[in-house]
Amino acid sequence: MYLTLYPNPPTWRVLSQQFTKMSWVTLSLTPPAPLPVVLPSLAITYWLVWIVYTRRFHPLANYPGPFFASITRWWLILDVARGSAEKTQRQLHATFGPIVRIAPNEVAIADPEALKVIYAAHSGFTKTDFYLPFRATWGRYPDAFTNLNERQHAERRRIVNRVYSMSNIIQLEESIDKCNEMLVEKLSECAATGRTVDLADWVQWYAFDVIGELFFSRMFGFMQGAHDHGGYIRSLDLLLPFISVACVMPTYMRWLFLVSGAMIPRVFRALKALQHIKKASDACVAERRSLHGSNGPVERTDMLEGFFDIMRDKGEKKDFGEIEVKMEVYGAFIAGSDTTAAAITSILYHLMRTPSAYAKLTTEIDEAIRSGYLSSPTIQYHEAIGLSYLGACCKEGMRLHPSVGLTLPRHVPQGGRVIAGEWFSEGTRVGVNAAIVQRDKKVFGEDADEFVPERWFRKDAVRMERYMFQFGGGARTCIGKNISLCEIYKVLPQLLRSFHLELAEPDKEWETYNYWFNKPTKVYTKLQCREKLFGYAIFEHLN
Ligand code: HEM
Repeated sequence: MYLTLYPNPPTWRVLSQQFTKMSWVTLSLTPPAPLPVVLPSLAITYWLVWIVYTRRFHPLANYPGPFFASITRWWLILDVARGSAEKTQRQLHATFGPIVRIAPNEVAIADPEALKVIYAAHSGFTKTDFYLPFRATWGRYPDAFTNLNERQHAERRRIVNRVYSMSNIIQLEESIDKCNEMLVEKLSECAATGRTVDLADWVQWYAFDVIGELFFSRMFGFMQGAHDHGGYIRSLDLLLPFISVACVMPTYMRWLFLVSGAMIPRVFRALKALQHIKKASDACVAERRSLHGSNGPVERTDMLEGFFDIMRDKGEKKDFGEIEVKMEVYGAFIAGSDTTAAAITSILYHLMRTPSAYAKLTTEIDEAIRSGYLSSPTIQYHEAIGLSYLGACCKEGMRLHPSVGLTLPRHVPQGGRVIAGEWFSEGTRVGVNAAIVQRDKKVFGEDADEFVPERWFRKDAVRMERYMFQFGGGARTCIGKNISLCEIYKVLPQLLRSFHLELAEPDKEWETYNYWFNKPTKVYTKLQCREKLFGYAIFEHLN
C-alpha cells in the first residue's frame, strides 16, 4: 500500500494525496451522476455553506435585521423596487435598533452621531459602487455625483464650484423672479376657474423651468404649456426606478439586468428615456455653441455661459472642454428638478395640513409686506431669509421629507472605524438615510414625527441644525444646494402672499415614490387669489 512506504504516521498531504487517488478511482468506476442531479446539489451545498457563513462567520453576522437581508442582496433589491424604502427602514430601526443589516455586507445606521464619522470632510470613507448606474458613460471624467475617487472628485469639483456658489446664484436671481411671476400668473388662471390642481405637478414644472432660466436663459415651457415639456418628467419617472434598483444590485448582476432588461418593454423605455435626456441637454449646449459660432454677441450671464467661460479661460490647463460642459448640464437635468420640487411640495403640503403653522406664516409674510420689508412684485432672497418663521417652515418640511430617500452608502476606510459605538472593518458598506436620522427623537424631540416649525426656535436649534442631512455632508455635499435654497425661500412667500391654498381632500394623504429621489404626488389643492378673498388691504402700501 502507498502509505506503508512511510515509516512515520501519514501527514495531511499524504492523506489528501491518497484521498485524491481513491476519489479518482471511485469516480472512474461509478457512472457519472446526471447533470440535473449534480447542479441542484451543488447549488444547495453552496447556499447552505453561504448561509452558515453569512449568519455565523461574516463580520456583520452579529447585527440584527431581516433574515433574508442577511443572506442575499435580493431583499434590498426588492425593497427598493417597491419605492418606499424609507418606510421599511423606519420599521426596521424601530424593531432592531440603530444598526440594521440590510444586505449581507451592508448596514444602515440610524445613530445621528454616525453622520460626523462617515460623512465629514476627510473622514476617509468613500462612495461605493452604488452610484455607478447613475454615471454617464460618455464622459471623459466621472461626474461629481458618481466619482468614487475622492482626490479626483475634489479637483474636478473645484473647477466648477464658483458657478454654483450662492453669490453667483444671487446674481442670477432675476431668472428665478421670471419663473416666480410665471407661476403666480398661471396659478391665478387656475384659481379663476376654480379648478383643483395637483400642486406637486405645478411645482415640478416650476423647478424645471427655473433650471431652464438659470442654465440657458429661457424657460423650457413647462409652466407656459402646463404640461410635461418634451416628456422630460416622464423620462425621469421611467428612469429612476430602474436606476435605483440597479444601484443596490451587485455589479456583476447589473449587466445581466441591463441586457436582459432591454427585452422588457418597461426597462427598454427607461433606457430610451436616458437617451432622451442626454439629447435634450446636448441640444441646449449645441444651441449656445452655434450662437458663439455666429460671432454675434452672446450677452448671457447664465450658468451655461459660466461653464463656457471656464472652458475658455482655463480649459486647457484644467482639461475642461465641451464634454465637461455637457456633463454639468446633463447633471442639472437629472438632479435639478425632482429634488427642489419635492422640498417645496413637502413644505406646502405640511403647511396645508397644519393650519396653525399656515396662519402664523401668512401673518409673518403679511406683516413684512405691510412694513415694506418685502419688495414687490418679486421677493428677493436676502429679504426672504430674514423671515424667521418661513425659515423654520422650510427646515421642517425638508426635515420630515428629505428629497433623497435612500441611505448614502460608503466604504469603511483602511484600518476600520468605530461607528455608533461599534467596530466596523475596512471595506464594510455603511450608510445613513436622512429620512431616518432627521426624525431622531433624541435630537429633534418626542414630536419628531410631526410638523412643528416652532422647534426651530427652541434652545437646542443650533444642535438640531448639525444633524440635518438632506443635502448630504462634507466634501460630497450637494453642489446644487444654493440653487434650491434660493428657489425655495423666494417662491414660498411669493405663493402664500398671492394665494390661499387648501388641500382638496384634507383627509387623504399624499403619495410618495422613493426611487432615490422621494417624489410626492397627488397633492390636490384648491387655490383662491388672496386679493379677491381679502380685498387689497394687505397690499395697500404698494398702491
Ligand atoms: C432640495 C434640493 C436638493 C436636494 C435635497 C439634494 C440632495 C443631494 C444629496 C443628499 C446629495 C449627496 C449625495 C451623496 O452624498 O450620496 C447631493 C449631491 C449632488 N447634487 Fe443635489 N440636491 C438638491 C438639488 C440639486 C440641484 C438643483 C442640483 C443641480 C442643478 C444638484 C446636483 C447635485 C450634484 C452634482 C451632487 C453631487 C455632488 C458631489 O458629490 O460633489 N442637486 N444632492
